[in-house]
Amino acid sequence: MDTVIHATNIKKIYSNKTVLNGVSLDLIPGEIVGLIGPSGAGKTTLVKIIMGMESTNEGEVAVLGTKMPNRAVMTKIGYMAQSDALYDNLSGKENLKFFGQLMGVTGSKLDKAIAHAADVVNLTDDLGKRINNYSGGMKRRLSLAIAMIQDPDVLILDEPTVGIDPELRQQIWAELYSLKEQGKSVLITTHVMDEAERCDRLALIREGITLAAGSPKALKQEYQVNTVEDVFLKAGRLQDENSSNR
Ligand SMILES: Nc1ncnc2c1ncn2[C@@H]1O[C@H](COP(=O)(O)OP(=O)(O)OP(=O)(O)O)[C@@H](O)[C@H]1O
Repeated sequence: MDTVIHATNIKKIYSNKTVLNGVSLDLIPGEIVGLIGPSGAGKTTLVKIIMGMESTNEGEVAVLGTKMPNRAVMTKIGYMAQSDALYDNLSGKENLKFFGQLMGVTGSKLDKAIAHAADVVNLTDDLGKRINNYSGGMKRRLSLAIAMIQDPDVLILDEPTVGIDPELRQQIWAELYSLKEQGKSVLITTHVMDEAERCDRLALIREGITLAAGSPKALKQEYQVNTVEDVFLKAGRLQDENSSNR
């Protein structure tokens, strides 16, 4: 099957610090893959490299069969950054309209997309408010709606549910599953272990490498633990032991 995201042997060095040291990652259609790892592990850096927003020192990325960076392909990816990039003086609806048009969605298709995306993130009643009146969680929700606005085949979501209450998180996951059923692919970074459990596959990034990868079930079996959180902890401990024995 064709890969939607194909990242091979990615190395990234920031001012003498090796953040990623040969990380590879593939995503196929209809798959939700979670990137997990401690704070500062390089998850956002990897996501930005996949998007073509950050350069690599080594390695290559192809998205939808095209080598990145590529401006045309970028517009086919629904991207939600870790920090919200919204127009504070515009309303929620105006933001959705602006970004939708930027992605080439217009007319009644845009109206429908705005209504659907706002519904998924429960912002329908707040669309007329200006962003400077939105809470942090509302801004995250609007950013997620923007990422979905052009109905992309690939969604890359960097900690999309931070500041979002559990009920709405369920609703968002229901939407992600529905997108998966339609054959779309989702790459998601998260610190929320309950979300990690819901992914088809996980890649645990730590100290610049992919420490463990596989389905939540396979990882739990491999590490003989009951939760993904314990996989994360055990894999980290083993890595520390191995590096102190060297
Ligand atoms: N533009 C930059 N210049 C220099 N160092 C950077 C830059 N961006 C990130 N870093 C460093 O790279 C490392 C990885 O950062 P990154 O944001 O990718 O981690 P993360 O896994 O996404 O963390 P978190 O879970 O906290 O979001 C960190 O040590 C960070 O300080």
